[in-house]
Amino acid sequence: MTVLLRARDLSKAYGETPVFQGVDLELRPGELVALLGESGSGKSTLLNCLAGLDEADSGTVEIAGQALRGLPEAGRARLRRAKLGFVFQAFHVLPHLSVAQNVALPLLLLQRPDPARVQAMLDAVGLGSLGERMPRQLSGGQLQRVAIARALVHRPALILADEPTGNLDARHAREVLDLLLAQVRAEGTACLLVTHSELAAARADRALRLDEQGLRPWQLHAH
Ligand SMILES: Nc1ncnc2c1ncn2[C@@H]1O[C@H](COP(=O)(O)OP(=O)(O)OP(=O)(O)O)[C@@H](O)[C@H]1O
Repeated sequence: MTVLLRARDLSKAYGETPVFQGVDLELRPGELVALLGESGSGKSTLLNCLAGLDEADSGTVEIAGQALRGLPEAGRARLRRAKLGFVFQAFHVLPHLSVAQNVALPLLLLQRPDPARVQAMLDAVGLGSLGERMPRQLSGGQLQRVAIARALVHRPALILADEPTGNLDARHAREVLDLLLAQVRAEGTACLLVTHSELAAARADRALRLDEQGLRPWQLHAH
């Protein structure tokens, strides 16, 4: 079966201080996996290593079958553009572009403009009539939906989401998670979701916890 993200024995230290070691991970199409861990345990560092934005000290990462190691930066950037979608806590929606232009961006960078796909994504996230608005005219929950539409518009193999509901109230957090999950299922994308919330993690297919020993399956408490 296809593996969209494969990490083997990844280790990373800052100077003498290990952040994580022995991290093994496989994500398959349509799978949402939650990544939990104490603050400072290295979740963001791991995400950056998986995306090839940071370099692990040892181990290997493959995205959709392509190994990152040995790939020059231009090749990594191309791989990220084609295969990855990012969603961050702080949205990173560009303020001087309209909602629709923000969502269209990944397609433009791939030289595959597709206004119908942009509109379909806006519809899918419930912003079908707001494409012409500027980001400052949207709420936090709406901005995060723009970020999700943008992360998915080019049908990436893999989504890396770093606390995408961290800035949202409970209702909007639930809506954003519903949306992410629906899109992951519909498109067969794999998604790694960093979260501090056990409630959010409980929505995932499985949860993993990061500590200095590596990644371990995490048993969620029933709520
Ligand atoms: N550039 C850097 N140089 C040195 N240490 C760093 C650097 N970046 C991160 N660290 C340290 O590495 C550890 C992991 O940081 P990271 O941001 O990955 O944790 P995190 O699990 O994402 O935390 P949080 O949940 O608070 O966002 C922390 O102890 C942090 O201080």
